[in-house]
Amino acid sequence: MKVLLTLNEASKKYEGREILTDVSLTISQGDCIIIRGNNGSGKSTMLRMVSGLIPLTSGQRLLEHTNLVIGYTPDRLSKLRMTSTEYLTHMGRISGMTRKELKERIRELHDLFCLEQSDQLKMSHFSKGMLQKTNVMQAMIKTPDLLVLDEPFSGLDKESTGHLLHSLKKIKDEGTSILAAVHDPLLASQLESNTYWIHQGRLSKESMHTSSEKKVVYFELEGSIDLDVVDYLLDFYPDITYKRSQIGYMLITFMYKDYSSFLPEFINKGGEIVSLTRKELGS
Ligand SMILES: Nc1ncnc2c1ncn2[C@@H]1O[C@H](COP(=O)(O)OP(=O)(O)OP(=O)(O)O)[C@@H](O)[C@H]1O
Repeated sequence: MKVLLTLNEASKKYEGREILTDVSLTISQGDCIIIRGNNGSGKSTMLRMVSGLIPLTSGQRLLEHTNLVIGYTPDRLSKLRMTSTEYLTHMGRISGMTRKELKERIRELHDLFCLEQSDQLKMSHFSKGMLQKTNVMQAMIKTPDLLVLDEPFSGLDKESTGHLLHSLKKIKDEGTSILAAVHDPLLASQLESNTYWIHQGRLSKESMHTSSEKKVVYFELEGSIDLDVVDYLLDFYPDITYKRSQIGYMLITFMYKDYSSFLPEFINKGGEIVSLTRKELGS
């Protein structure tokens, strides 16, 4: 796959304090890369470096071509007193798009994110989920080659998380590469990504054995069950995630703590298991 961007031994210091040390990362077309790490480990700093928003203290940031489009979604968006259309028009105009181009693109983005394009409702009255969708939409106003997302799911409820996840999967399928700091290991696994960790300023592909973060054990169940039943189960097991498996079954993940109650419930409600796999994350 075509390489889009490379960080080569990139380091970042703030006021003499080294936050990131010799970070090397290659992002290729079609990649979905998740960055994990404890609070304050330097995830946002790394995402901003990749996006070109802050300079490196040393090392290199190499772009595949100079007009590579990188969309950056900060960890939150303010509740502005304008509609999403007005805000996105404003952002698009800043990036040099014509009003005509913008009209079409803004409509497309509202469709993609299943957000109603209201000319009445101002962002100051948006829910967290609506605001976060708008936050990602502004980063996509020009179709990006690389979409950089800082904690896109933080503070969202289950339904909004599901919507956003669905939109991100579509964006990925349409060829945009994704680099995201995502806290929740199960969400990270839903994006079929490569996970990297930042620990003591260094980026590594291996998990963090010495971290304070606990090992996460969960199960992946492939089988058949009615979608309505999955909805019902979600009310009792809010941590479960689900999607279609490659061979057309449901692929449901559930946490270790729910093992003894979830499985009987799944079977009682008419579910049939094709396979069950124990998985571990974050160890
Ligand atoms: N502009 C800045 N000036 C000085 N120090 C900064 C600046 N931005 C970040 N830092 C410091 O760099 C370190 C890493 O911060 P960063 O926000 O990148 O971490 P993070 O992993 O994204 O954290 P969180 O998960 O809490 O969002 C922190 O110690 C922070 O205080």
